[in-house]
Amino acid sequence: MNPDPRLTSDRLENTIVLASASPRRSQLLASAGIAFTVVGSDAPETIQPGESPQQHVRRLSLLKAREVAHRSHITGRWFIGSDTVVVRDAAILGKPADAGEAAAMLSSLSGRSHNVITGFAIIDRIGRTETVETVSTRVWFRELTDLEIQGYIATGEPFGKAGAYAIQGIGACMIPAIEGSYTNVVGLPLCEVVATLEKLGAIRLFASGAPRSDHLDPPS
Ligand SMILES: Cc1cn([C@H]2C[C@H](O)[C@@H](COP(=O)(O)OP(=O)(O)OP(=O)(O)O)O2)c(=O)[nH]c1=O
Repeated sequence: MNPDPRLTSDRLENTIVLASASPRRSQLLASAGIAFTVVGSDAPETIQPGESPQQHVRRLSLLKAREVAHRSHITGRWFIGSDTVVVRDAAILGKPADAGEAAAMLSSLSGRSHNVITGFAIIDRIGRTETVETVSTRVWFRELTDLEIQGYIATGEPFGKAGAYAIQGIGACMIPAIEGSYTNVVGLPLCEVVATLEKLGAIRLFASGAPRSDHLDPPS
């Protein structure tokens, strides 16, 4: 028996809730043409001792999705939580607390490669199932001078971003190459998230049939 009668209505059958305050995640999901609502999660983002980066992002993704899904006044069927970290050697870099921490992170990434790992969890409140996955992307930084690091921090872009940079912004000027998913670095591995949503039956991608041509220029 379903414990929540609201979840049995047709209107709620396939509603998706993105449990995230990250504007990047909203933009990425919206860019796939998926309809969803956004509810920011209050889950605490602490690193537990001995936790691997994969375990960390899996745990936090699930925590964020569960925290929002378990709020009694929030309706919806599918809840997506996600977490992104930068991993340099074995160290997990989250969002910098201040300019000093941002400078330390950026100089430790300078002239070498690191991995960006994003976890995502999808909870089905009707099926009572939880799916969790992680995706890793390798990112190369060119050598940065102290002056460049200070200048980049002064733009304000490093704050609120794992590893103190944004590949989708000015940060792109520091990144000659990546290997793997670009959207994963920005905060949500779109290809994998969409494939999982489709596998779960939450969406049908390209369901509208033949490609539309009404946006093409008329013949001259
Ligand atoms: C590496 C990198 C990270 N980021 C962002 C994505 C995430 O928003 C952020 C990592 O922090 P997260 O804790 O994963 O996410 P968040 O606190 O912004 O949002 P929420 O927990 O509510 O979902 O870093 C970029 O925007 N660009 C980048 O190139």
